[in-house]
Amino acid sequence: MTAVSASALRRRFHHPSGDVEILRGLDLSVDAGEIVTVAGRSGSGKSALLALLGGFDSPDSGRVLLAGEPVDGAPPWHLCAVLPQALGLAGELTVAENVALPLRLRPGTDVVEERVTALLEELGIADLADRYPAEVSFGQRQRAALARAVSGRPKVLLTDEPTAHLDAASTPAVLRLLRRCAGEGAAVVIATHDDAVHAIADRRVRLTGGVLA
Ligand SMILES: Nc1ncnc2c1ncn2[C@@H]1O[C@H](COP(=O)(O)OP(=O)(O)OP(=O)(O)O)[C@@H](O)[C@H]1O
Repeated sequence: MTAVSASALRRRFHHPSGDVEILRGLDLSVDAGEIVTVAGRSGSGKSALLALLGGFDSPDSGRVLLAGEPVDGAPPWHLCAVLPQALGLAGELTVAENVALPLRLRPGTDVVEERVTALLEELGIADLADRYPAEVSFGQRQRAALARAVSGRPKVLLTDEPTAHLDAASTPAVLRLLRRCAGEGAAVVIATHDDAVHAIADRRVRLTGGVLA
């Protein structure tokens, strides 16, 4: 079943030196349970693509469907979770509270503590549960943000450089978790420069010249 369907996406950014069209009729289809990694030079538009898929930005033309629902410029939080490069953890919440947030926002979830604890343990940051984001390292924050992204079991998971700040010892747990999310049925799109991440993909694509190859 197709979970992510992007067709003919075009996105142009205005700069004082002249407009630049970053995406030029890009198509992407990702099945439920599939991991697709997106490679491409720095500045090729990987983050811009994820922003369009997640509804944080709107294309100039083309359209995005997530689980068959059109994404019209507003993030469809009931379907999709995002791990952006900036991480976006809430600074006034502890690590555990951040990870619990998607579950608390979904009425009827009754195993919040267990799910949060299990994710933090899996990612090796259980001892940081009660700290605030500003009190942990960037790599630890990145794992906390990943735990928050997956805690609500999204149908679509969009992650931007999920291993960028991790050491070699921390990376395997992140890769296992991403793989398990796909095993549980999520469509996972990962923008990355990391060969270890490309190695877990079902399919690798490259963003070049505004389209995927
Ligand atoms: N909101 C914006 N306004 C203007 N230009 C933008 C905006 N967002 C992105 N760009 C430009 O679009 C291009 C693509 O940026 P993007 O962040 O998507 O690249 P990337 O492939 O993710 O790069 P990296 O691998 O370095 O993270 C860049 O030239 C960037 O300057």
